[in-house]
Amino acid sequence: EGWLSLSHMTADISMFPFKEWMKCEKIAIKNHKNELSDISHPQGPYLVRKTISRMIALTRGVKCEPEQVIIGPGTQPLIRQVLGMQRENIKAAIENPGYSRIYQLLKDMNFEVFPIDLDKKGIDIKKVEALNPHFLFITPSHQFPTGIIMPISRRIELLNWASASEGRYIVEDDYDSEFKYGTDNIPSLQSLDRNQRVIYAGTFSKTIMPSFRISYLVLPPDLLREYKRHFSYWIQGSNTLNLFTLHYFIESGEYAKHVKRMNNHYEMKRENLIKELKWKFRNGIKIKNVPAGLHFIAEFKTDKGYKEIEERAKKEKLEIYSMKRFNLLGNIEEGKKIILIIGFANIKNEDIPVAVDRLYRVIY
Ligand SMILES: Cc1ncc(COP(=O)(O)O)c(CN[C@H](CF)CCC(=O)O)c1O
Repeated sequence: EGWLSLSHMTADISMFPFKEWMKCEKIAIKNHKNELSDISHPQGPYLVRKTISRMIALTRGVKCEPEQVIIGPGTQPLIRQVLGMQRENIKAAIENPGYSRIYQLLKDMNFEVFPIDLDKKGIDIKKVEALNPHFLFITPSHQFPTGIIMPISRRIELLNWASASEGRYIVEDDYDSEFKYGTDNIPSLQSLDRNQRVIYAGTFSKTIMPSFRISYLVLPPDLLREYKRHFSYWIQGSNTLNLFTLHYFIESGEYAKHVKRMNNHYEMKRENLIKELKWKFRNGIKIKNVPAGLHFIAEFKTDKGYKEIEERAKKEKLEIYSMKRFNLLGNIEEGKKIILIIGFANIKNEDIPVAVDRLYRVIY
């Protein structure tokens, strides 16, 4: 039979309220015809930026005005735009294992990019201080891909580091912070920032769907001034009708209802998948059980290497990714165990036993 997927890269849209979305789209067309005939504000329509800034104030403790919000068609193009206006020989540091697509982007932008190891609290602050980068990329709410939730103590250390000298910024990538199961949702790093050092990055890819390409940044005031000077010519990249529809979708309460519903749905699937994995693999598996996000990390005792595992997964028609994808220096050790990133957005609850069976055949 067909492929099954334990990919971490998707959203489960089986429960997305498309009917409600289309109702909001009709309202958007009716109420914003003139805006639709024009190109929007370079940062996205003010009305939508106001709705986003109000929402993240409530849900994430982010303190910002609509003027500080920049909407764009994805995290990468937004990062490219804001960091592209920096003068040359910029040093950037990123978590390792970490988000390889941002690592690649920064290298393509001719930045000096340094992968920095994690300790149990997240990015290693001593290594950050030793490297002294201008931009530091972190995912404190739910480290990507290990899942570490950065404690307040490490957040304060990083903010103190950033405030100790001019020209230092922390990019807080808050990509799947909306999903926490039975654990506290720690407010954003940005909410603790007193020195305009944090660039907050959010996205609707996980809560709505990645195909909509609606993401945003919140810039500190002085970086915003530089941005507005630099990008007055800029034509906004997101689809304005989609943005106005999103505004009504949020304002009507449908968005919050959907995120709540998906938290419950994902928690149920996550529990079932972990139960099935433990039952099948017994002490051959070690699960990093962080109750957050749309994936978790699992270690499997095997002498098989990553290449062989990837080939066997293809043969078993099981889509799954390994830690190799996120090891930015490509020096992952193998021979005793392998580490896989296991996503549960793309698997139907009823297909979980079959997927686990296939994974068992991949590993053993
Ligand atoms: C760490 C991190 N920050 C942001 C996003 C959201 O980016 P955007 O949709 O452009 O807003 C993702 C989403 N992850 C990607 C799709 F799942 C790729 C994963 C992979 O490359 O392994 C992510 O992991």
